[in-house]
Amino acid sequence: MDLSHVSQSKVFGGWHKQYRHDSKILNCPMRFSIFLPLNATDTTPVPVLYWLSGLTCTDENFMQKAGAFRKAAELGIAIVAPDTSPRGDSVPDDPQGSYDFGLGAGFYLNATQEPWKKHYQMYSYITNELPKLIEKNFPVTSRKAISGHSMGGHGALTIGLKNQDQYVSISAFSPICHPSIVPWGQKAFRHYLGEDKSSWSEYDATELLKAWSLKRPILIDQGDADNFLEEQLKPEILQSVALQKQLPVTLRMQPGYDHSYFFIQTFIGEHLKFHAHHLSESL
Ligand SMILES: N[C@@H](CCC(=O)N[C@@H](CS)C(=O)NCC(=O)O)C(=O)O
Repeated sequence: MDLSHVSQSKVFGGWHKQYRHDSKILNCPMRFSIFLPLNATDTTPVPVLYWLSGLTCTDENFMQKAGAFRKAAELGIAIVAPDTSPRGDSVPDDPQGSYDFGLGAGFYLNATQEPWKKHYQMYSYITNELPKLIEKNFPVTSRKAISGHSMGGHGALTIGLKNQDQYVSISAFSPICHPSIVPWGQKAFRHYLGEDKSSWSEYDATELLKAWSLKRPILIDQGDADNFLEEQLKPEILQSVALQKQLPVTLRMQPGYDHSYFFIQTFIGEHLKFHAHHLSESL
């Protein structure tokens, strides 16, 4: 058996479940959460939204705080929430123990530098190992969408942009839009990818948008009272590239909202509807 069951609770007619598995890509045991709506059965499999959380989070933050299940149950879509980094005693962490690098801060990339590269391979985990595991073990189709928050918004944008055949729609809350030029991104990229900045663009949504075409729609919500907006997030730079290239990117500045799950809770229903629409179109 690939999976060991951790917990389950019935919610809005469906199920919230947690599992552990040994990740070959990350070289450590990992936990993830999945929401399965009532209508997900072997004869009627459902599409999946992958949710990537932000700094300091595990698979639990979104599932417990976003209030997403009523709408996901109504729309008939599954949600998978992975952890935000490899875990365990053998996994190296920031020697300073800071929250923005190391454990809980995998940045959804494949590290190329020592001592990080043995475990910090979150890009391959999210795009390859995890969906294979989910599709093998649960009543879901291979149709996928991707969303996330902050560091996870950066993950959703970069992973979605680079895998447009795999994800039919992309959305983000308060994403780190241009990590190469902000403190969170620079710290992570310097350690995980090294000093050569040419390797950073591959994991920078703004640089990817400059270089690539976009056939999938992107929806971004950003609160204008977010403490991290000016220093770390830079959505206006990503938006100006999108406007210049006339790409299907919608950025909505939401007055008064901060960086928290209260903001996510307010607009998650609209993101789920957006993804459900595109997931059903690809049928
Ligand atoms: N701990 C950091 C901020 C970390 C933070 O805001 N994390 C966001 C993602 S970037 C989050 O989702 N936190 C967990 C939560 O709200 O449940 C600080 O206090 O400056």
